[in-house]
Formats: sequence, structure tokens, C-alpha cells
Amino acid sequence: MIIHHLQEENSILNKFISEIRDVKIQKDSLRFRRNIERIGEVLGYELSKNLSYKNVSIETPLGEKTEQLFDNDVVLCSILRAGLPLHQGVLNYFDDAENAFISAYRHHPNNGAKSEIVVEYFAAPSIENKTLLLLDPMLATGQSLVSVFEAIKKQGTPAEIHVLVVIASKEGIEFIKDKFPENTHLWVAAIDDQLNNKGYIVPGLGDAGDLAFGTKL
Ligand SMILES: O=P(O)(O)OC[C@H]1O[C@H](OP(=O)(O)OP(=O)(O)O)[C@H](O)[C@@H]1O
Ligand SMILES: O=c1cc[nH]c(=O)[nH]1
Ligand SMILES: [Mg+2]
Repeated sequence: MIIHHLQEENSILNKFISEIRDVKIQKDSLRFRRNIERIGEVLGYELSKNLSYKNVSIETPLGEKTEQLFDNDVVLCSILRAGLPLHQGVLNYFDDAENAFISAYRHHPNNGAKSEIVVEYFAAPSIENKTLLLLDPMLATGQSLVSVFEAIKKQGTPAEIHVLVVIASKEGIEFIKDKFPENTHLWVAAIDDQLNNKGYIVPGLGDAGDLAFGTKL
């Protein structure tokens, strides 16, 4: 896995990240969603540098100019529900992308057996030979991301895979590393050191889905 850690370099991205972490500012759910969306725009811009470009001639009112435009068939795939604002952010730049939505949640069996990730809602186009962008704001244990990747594999073999994450734990990155093809790119805005015993990233930001859309019963 090829890891691109965007916060290794200082940029305006730091402001968006600090606002989603900040226990006071993050309570403004409109601002929280918009910040996640803005981070999606930055992640999308960064990964666009890695796509395949070809010459395209553009006619202006005064003449002609050759521009390099990417020719990848892009599919955005996000995990419900916290993935929605991130999805919108990436889609703001990838106008013509196809879209996949998959739900994943953690099921705790009553018999005390180990919890497992259940994939329920699944709506996805073919990903055969396409450029797959897998989006999830939080990469904590990494189990959701791996389950969703397993689920979408039945739609074909992508030509390339990019995983886009807002905050990842070091442990989560270690967990997913060998579950994806070696040439998979991970574009991650921020990396945190720890996971607590409930599987939350520390210091992280709390529950991204709840902050974006409210608490669940
Ligand atoms: O790496 P993992 O340990 O699997 O955790 C990460 C998952 O947790 C969050 O979703 P959550 O389960 O909170 O669902 P939600 O979007 O409905 O809040 C997040 O969006 C990831 O999908
Ligand atoms: O820290 C975490 C871990 C999983 N899901 C979240 O929303 N936050
Ligand atoms: Mg949640």
C-alpha cells in the first residue's frame, strides 16, 4: 500500500482538521459536514495528480489550446452513513464519476461471540477496469473498510484503487495494509496514534456519523 499522509505538509487542510476535532466547533453539524466535504475536496485534488492524463484540444473564443485531462473511469464508493459528506466533497471535483453506496455496521451477538461487521445496503455499478475510490472518514480498526472492499469485489476487478480517509489510526492502517492489492493508494489527511477499547480513534474526533447526522437510538 502506498501511503500519502497529507498533514506531513502544512496547508489550509490543518484548519479543516482542527475544526472537526475541536469539541466546541464540531457541535455545529452544518460546519462539521462542510468541513468533511472540504477535506474530501482536498483529498480528491491530491489524488487527481496520480491519475492518467491525455492531451485534449480545447477551443477557446480566440483559438485552440491543448490541455491534459484525466481519462480514468472513476467510481466513488462510500460507507453509510458518515461517508456521505466525504462522498459529496469528492464528487464536487469528480463531476462525472459513477457512485456506489454500501452500509456497514458492527453487530454484537448476544451470545458474547466476537462482534462482526454486517454489510446490508448495497448499490454499486460495475468496477471492472475502473478507478475505484473507497471513501470513509474514519479508519479505526479498519474492519468496516475491509468488509466493504470484500463486498464490492463482486462488481469486478478495478484497474486501480485509492482509499480516501480523513483520520486513520496507526493500528487501522496496519490492519488494512495487506488486505488490499500492493499498488493501492491510501490518501489520509491525519494519522493518530491510538485506539481506545471501544474502537474509537484517540484523540480523533468522536463519532463522525453522530456529529454529521445526530445520535442513533
Ligand atoms: O475502522 P472501523 O473500526 O470499522 O470503524 C470505522 C467506521 O466507523 C464509522 O462508522 P460507524 O460504524 O460509526 O457508522 P455511522 O456512519 O452510521 O456512524 C466510520 O464511518 C467507519 O465506517
Ligand atoms: O473514532 C471513531 C471510530 C469509529 N467511528 C467513528 O466515527 N469514530
Ligand atoms: Mg458512527
